[in-house]
Amino acid sequence: MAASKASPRDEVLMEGEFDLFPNDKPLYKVTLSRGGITYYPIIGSNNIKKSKYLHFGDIIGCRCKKAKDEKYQSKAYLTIFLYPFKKKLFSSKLIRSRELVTFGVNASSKFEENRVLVEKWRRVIMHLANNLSVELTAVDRCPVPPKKNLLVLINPHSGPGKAMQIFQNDVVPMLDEAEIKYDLIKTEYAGHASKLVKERNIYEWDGIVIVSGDGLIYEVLNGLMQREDWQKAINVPIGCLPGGSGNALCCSINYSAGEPFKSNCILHSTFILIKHKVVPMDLVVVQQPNLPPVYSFLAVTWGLIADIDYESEKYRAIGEARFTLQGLRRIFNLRVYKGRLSFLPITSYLPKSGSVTDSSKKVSSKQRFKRFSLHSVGDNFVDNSMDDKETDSERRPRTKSMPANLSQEGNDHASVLEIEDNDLDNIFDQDGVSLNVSELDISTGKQNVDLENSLISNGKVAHSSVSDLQGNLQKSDSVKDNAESGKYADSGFAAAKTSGSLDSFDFIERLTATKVPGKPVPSPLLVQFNESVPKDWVTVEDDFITVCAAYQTHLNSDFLAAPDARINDGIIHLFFVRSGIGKSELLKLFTEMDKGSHVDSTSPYIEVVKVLAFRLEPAENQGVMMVDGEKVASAPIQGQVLPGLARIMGIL
Ligand SMILES: Nc1ncnc2c1ncn2[C@@H]1O[C@H](COP(=O)(O)OP(=O)(O)OP(=O)(O)O)[C@@H](O)[C@H]1O
Repeated sequence: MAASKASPRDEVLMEGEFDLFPNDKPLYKVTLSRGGITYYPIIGSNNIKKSKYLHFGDIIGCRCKKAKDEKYQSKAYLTIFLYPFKKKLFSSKLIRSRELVTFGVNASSKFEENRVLVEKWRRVIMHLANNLSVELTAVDRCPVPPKKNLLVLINPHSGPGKAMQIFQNDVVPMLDEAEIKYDLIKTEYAGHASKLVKERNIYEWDGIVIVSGDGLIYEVLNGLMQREDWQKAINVPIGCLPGGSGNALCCSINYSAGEPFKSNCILHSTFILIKHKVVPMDLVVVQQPNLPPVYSFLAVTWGLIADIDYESEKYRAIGEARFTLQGLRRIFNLRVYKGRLSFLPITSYLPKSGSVTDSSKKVSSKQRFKRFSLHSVGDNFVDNSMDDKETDSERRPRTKSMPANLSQEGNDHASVLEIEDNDLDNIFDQDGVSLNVSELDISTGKQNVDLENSLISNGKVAHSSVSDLQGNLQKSDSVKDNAESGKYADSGFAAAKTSGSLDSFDFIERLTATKVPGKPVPSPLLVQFNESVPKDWVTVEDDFITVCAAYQTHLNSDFLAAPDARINDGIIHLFFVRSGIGKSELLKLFTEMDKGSHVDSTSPYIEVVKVLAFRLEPAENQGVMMVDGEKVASAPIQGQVLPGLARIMGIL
């Protein structure tokens, strides 16, 4: 075994001579390094040139198998499930697609010995595919990585009403391949998910996956923030799979991971979920007079953008086309809204047109940066310099800071055999996904016989008691240890604080200092509505077409609202359009929203500003106002960013 090479990534950890199912011959030389698996036929000339490579960044799981055919009873098989990028048919776009590679191992005449060898390969592959380190000296005793257990919440009525179908048909097979366990709950009414995460012991799970639109994500995040122990609860990672009509957070997460979101978004989002890292995500605390604060992850919108979102609700069944349809209608029937917009910019603000009450000049940009650095999240801040020059509006180009674990799409990845392995039986189910199943009334915690309302583990339903359920939810020791020793112990502020220059910003100090259980999140940048905004804010008083304060890149798959945004940049990307803009210019802007070109617009009516906090006061409370796609009162509204407070399952 194992001649070591220069780079630790290339160091050969394991090697063997296997055949490639379904053929017995030729034999292949197979080597495993930390980056991936290389194999080439042993016979023939130039055979190394025929070598193929399976990148661990593309591999989601593997299984040990046994042949059904008597003839091959001594042989053990290793099936690898991977999702490499490939060119889409008739297009230059790269999308992931499923492949299987199965090696046949016949090193011994005894099946048991071949099985032990295959099992060893499997454990090392699972480790490296999960981005865990493996030392050369530890290969022989590499354990099976701990299995993740997720809570999956599905809104069966979201978007075109196919969330359940999507999950069962497209997501479950991938989760099974990756040996990820889950408990599934279908929401029964609006507010159900919020109640659930407020009342249940959510720490049983490694994360909460939401199969729905942004509405259910909003419910879950706000439910977590309403818990007595919100500081801990908000650290539970949230994953999202697109079931709604807008799926803005899903698009933003995929975009930031460099994964497509228009072509087969479900597959790419599930891939992210399986390969995820836990990434801090900014929230914005949003206040309105006489109402409790809400926690927003996407955007506050007013005017045209909010109108389109709200008025197109009735067309949810047609998916995202609803936004285009309603958008065109509204542009030809334009409304103007008078209001006052105030904000705390991160750099000095110079208006393109109109007037401002510009007290911001009193605080230099240098001072402001000292108070709240753009690079506040340190390691989490993604470098803009691109390694991947491909310009595909669907995928943010890969950056230097993206993990080595992800494959470089577009490299000459092996065109591996595309075989279905119906001739093989899975073996070693004891290591596979547990098929424990139960029913439970999620509101009372009692056993329930109504399957519609049941909690289902890995898709199978059986009759069992609550204590069985608790047994089923038992995790591996390492996972339990994590939970008990503070896997969710502290909120995102601490993570943001230690990872960058936020230390210098007293706002963060005050936030962390006042995180007392049961106390609301402090919002030191905001003042009471009956007080004027602080002196270092800018105020614009005008007639507006729209105002949009976004903190994610996308507000739907065709609306790249804040192209510069990062999931945890600690910035609110404010964009507003003043009245006076021509319909043709507005139409151009609207049709190019998928490219995010509004941020480069030279139009004097279009403004883009990066801010930490804002206040919007609509005159006579006119116009629809939306928070994360949920309609709120048309009344004064203000918000400030809470950097990296929440956690998502993403890849940065
Ligand atoms: N079983 C249910 N019946 C009725 N409403 C529900 C149910 N479950 C959740 N809801 C509510 O439905 C609303 C819309 O859900 P969601 O946003 O997930 O889907 P959508 O509106 O179709 O998607 P998008 O936000 O992407 O347009 C949410 O506010 C949620 O509270």
